[in-house]
Amino acid sequence: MTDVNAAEDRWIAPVATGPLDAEVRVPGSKSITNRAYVLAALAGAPTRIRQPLDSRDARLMLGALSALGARSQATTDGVLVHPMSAGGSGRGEPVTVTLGNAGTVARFTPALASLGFAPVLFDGDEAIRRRPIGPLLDALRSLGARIDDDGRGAPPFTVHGEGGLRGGAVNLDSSASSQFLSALLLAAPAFEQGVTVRLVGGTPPSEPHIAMTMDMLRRFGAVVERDGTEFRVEPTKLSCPGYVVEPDLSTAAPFVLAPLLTGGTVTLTGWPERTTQPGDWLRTLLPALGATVRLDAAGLTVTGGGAIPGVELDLHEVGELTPVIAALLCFAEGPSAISGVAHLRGHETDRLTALATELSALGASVSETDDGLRITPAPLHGGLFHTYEDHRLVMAAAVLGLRVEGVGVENPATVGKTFPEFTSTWTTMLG
Ligand SMILES: O=C(O)C1=C[C@@H](OP(=O)(O)O)[C@@H](O)[C@H](O)C1
Ligand SMILES: C=C(OP(=O)(O)O)C(=O)O
Repeated sequence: MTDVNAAEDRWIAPVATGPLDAEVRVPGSKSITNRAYVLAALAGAPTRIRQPLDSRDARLMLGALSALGARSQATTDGVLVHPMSAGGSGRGEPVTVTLGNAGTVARFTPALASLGFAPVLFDGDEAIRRRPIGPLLDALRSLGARIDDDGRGAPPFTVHGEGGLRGGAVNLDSSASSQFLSALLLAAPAFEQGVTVRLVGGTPPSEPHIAMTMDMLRRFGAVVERDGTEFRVEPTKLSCPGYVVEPDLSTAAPFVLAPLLTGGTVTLTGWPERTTQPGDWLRTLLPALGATVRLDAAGLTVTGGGAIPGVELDLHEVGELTPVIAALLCFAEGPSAISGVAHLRGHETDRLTALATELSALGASVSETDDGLRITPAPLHGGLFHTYEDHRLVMAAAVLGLRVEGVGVENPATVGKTFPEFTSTWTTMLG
């Protein structure tokens, strides 16, 4: 049997010893922070981003933008982003953009490279070399970009900046990731003709992230319209002197799910009254799972402790919540099914295979379907939970550990993609 204490890069997820009574604050939204940085890089004047996320993905985005000519500097409450200098990424010197395993950096920055004059190589972790980007690169080519890749439809690839992009009308299959569509829309104000995107193929996942893109473009002064599956962004000089980033509601998910397993109450402070973040859907899910939920000036207060029913959930629009919800449903009264998330096979890791493997290894009966998971609860036991360099698998393991002694989490530091202080905040919540 594996000794879960054996290695230093292990964290034993703490078991809850009684009902919770905690107030928790989580850091800024990854999705909002990285969109704000991109839009600020395209603006006509410096933009002050307040309360942004500081994590691996956010630093990778600032590094990418700096390589492309947009400098940034720390301020007392965030980051001041200077626009890409005229001419963008230098004047011909080759540049490398380091992607790590950040989908937002890989998908949102290539269009910006086409605005400069340098050849820009995009590459990152082994895992990002397996994540899809082909339809976005094809769309950028048809809008005028020159891009070399090896034909696999994944990094590495090189964008040859030619000082701008024509833009115009393009068909896009964004069914593998909503980020392809967001990428075109975010950069389009800087295209000579703006962009008209017509979606083809299956429905993109993560609809709230598309709404977030449109909302933030408007906050930066862009003209954006949507008619069903057609999107139009006009060429415009962006401007937004200051932008305040909301707390990350997907990062908040394991914390607000916790009282369902422990009883007691958790208040997530700073939960916005209105938001485009997918995590806000938890306010609908939690009552269906037996919790009481209150949103007021103090934040989102969740009280739990009753039985959790087995449920059927289509998570197509909120796929990034799947790992923690799957972990929670291992404690339901009956079987559950999650559907609509085939695209999770192209996330940080193949999340469907990873969750089925790791949850089953600790005693649950979890099997993969084409587009989701079937979860049949069974008595769980401790053991090593592999995390596949996926931050949300660390969070899923923490949820399991609330009720299971000896869940050893491999490589907990990988949670630093979105929340470097996750394990200490989790332990503090447990008191
Ligand atoms: O636009 C964004 O900020 C994101 C969109 C979603 O990607 P997919 O549509 O690829 O799932 C989400 O899962 C990811 O965490 C962040
Ligand atoms: C899919 C995710 O990340 P990325 O931004 O790398 O796509 C995620 O955070 O769940």
